[in-house]
Amino acid sequence: MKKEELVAEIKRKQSFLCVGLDTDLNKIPKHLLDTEDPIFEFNKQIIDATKDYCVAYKPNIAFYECLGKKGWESLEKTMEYIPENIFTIADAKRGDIGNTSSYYAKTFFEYLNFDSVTVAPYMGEDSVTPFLQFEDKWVIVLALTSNAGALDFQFVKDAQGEELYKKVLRKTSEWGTPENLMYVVGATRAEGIGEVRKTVPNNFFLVPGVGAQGGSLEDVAQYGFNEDCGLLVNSSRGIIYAGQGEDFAQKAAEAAQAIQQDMHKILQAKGW
Ligand SMILES: O=C(O)c1cc(=O)[nH]c(=O)n1[C@@H]1O[C@H](COP(=O)(O)O)[C@@H](O)[C@H]1O
Repeated sequence: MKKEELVAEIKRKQSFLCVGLDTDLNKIPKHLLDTEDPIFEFNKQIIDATKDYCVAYKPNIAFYECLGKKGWESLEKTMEYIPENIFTIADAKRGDIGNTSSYYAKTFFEYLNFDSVTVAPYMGEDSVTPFLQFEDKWVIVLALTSNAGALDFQFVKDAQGEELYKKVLRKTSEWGTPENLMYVVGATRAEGIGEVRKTVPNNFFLVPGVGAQGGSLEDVAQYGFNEDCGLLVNSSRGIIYAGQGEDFAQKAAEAAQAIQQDMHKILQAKGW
């Protein structure tokens, strides 16, 4: 998907919500466990219920890979089921030496037809650039993450006083453009979002950490909004496990709609 198409969908749906498909056999409603493919059945009903309120879906690949062949089949079926106008993110956090990265890229972009994949930049340029060689496909580089461990490396300063995450932003933005490179910036670090925005004014951010991890949508918008909106805000557990009974999909729809309405207010205030 091209950036203009994503921006047009954000305007049309008045939403910059990404629904995270972190689908866990231990958490889905028990009545689905008797179906042939419980993971796909759950995703299908969640997609039907939420597709009008979101502009992106993010299957977290770990939740599928841990089930082996069956999990991979559920992922393939999920990808076929997601409507074409919705941006897809393979949350796989890959990155390896060049030839290996290019096969990871083929897996997610060609075989599974994702629009984007999350990539850890620790191994440097040759581990990231193979993902940037695909037309209308995106790399989402981990920059400032939402977890406690972010403090271990990302804020470490070099001799000039620059934090590592800023170096990652500066360096990686030389490899791609705002048309094919996004950044992961956690909602739990609101002021950090402002710092990242100053360093990369034009790139989209994938912002996890609202909902179950406690980040605030208003803060994210205050610090991260740019002229393209520039934000895809993810919520996984807060939406997909909003209900536990037979009406789980309806509850997910209500949770997604509540966030979409807050996003609509933010977009309206910005004149969108
Ligand atoms: O890359 C990610 O998506 C990601 C980065 C990050 O810094 N923090 C983070 O929580 N995530 C992912 O975002 C999702 C958050 O899920 P919830 O906390 O349930 O909304 C999970 O799939 C995480 O793996």
